[in-house]
Amino acid sequence: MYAIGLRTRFRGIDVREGVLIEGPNGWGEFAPFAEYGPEECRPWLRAAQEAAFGTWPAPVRDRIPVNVTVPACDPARAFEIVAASGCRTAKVKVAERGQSLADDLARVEAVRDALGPAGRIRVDANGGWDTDEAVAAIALLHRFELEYVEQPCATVPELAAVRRRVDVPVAADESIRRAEDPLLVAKAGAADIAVVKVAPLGGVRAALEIVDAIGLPAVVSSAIDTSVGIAAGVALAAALPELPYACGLATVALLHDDVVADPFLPIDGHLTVRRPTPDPARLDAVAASPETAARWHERIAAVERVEQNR
Ligand SMILES: O=C(O)CCC(=O)C1=CC=C[C@@H](O)[C@@H]1C(=O)O
Ligand SMILES: [Mg+2]
Repeated sequence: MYAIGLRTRFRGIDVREGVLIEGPNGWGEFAPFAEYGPEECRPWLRAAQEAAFGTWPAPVRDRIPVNVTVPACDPARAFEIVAASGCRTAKVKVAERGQSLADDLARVEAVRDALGPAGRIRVDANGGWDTDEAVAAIALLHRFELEYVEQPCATVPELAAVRRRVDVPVAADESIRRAEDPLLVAKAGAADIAVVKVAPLGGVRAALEIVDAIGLPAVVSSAIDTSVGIAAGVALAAALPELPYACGLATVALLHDDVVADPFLPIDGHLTVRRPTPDPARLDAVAASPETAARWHERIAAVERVEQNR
């Protein structure tokens, strides 16, 4: 079990916790977000078990282009994060609860300043706008040239409505990873791009099948994992037949520490396809408290009970 502080609050969290599982084939990471119940945690456990006891598909590339991830932070911090990353693509969190469109415009402007005119910018609203707010926000944010907008609204019908009204491509994230039917977004013509994360989709092989069934260009994105979980995202990105966009796998930069001695940090905007193993000294340094470990043992037991009762 680990507990690692974030350098900047992201997704409402300041500390990332999770469980590492060691098996004969390597290490897996089980780190569903705190509010997920046992049913929603099932694919996360399957993904960790696949990493530890299963096999991943063969890679078809050995380097993965990645975007830098910019939290809902102030413009100066956003500029620093992008400039320090060496990435040519940035994903910027927008529509953060309690913030304004002016905050988003200032943050995206700072990211454009840091990237220069040739850089690519995508924004992620995590479903925070209604359709009219999304259309208005996208029109103003597009002043800075958006590559795409991720999950502008919460529902598939809203995504489809926004997609008809803007000329910026729409990417679906939560409408795939938290959906009863991850294919609905494609059937409804609600997105141009599929954002996929290994853990919520149940593993590398399961995610590959979902991408194939959706039939849209895919962007592999992290779940703010340690380098153990990122290795699974890298394996998925390496195995996809096509990889037309930079992937959201540079999020180790958001963490104060990692469980491996050689973390996945981008070099020249890319990650090398590899599989680092946890380092004993790092595991000690980020070990969770006994209370936290007990809570995670109970979370895993609850998922196993749900599995047994199915
Ligand atoms: O895609 C990226 O650049 C990094 C990962 C990322 O943005 C997210 C990870 C996990 C949950 C969310 O907060 C967020 C997302 O919505 O994609
Ligand atoms: Mg997203």
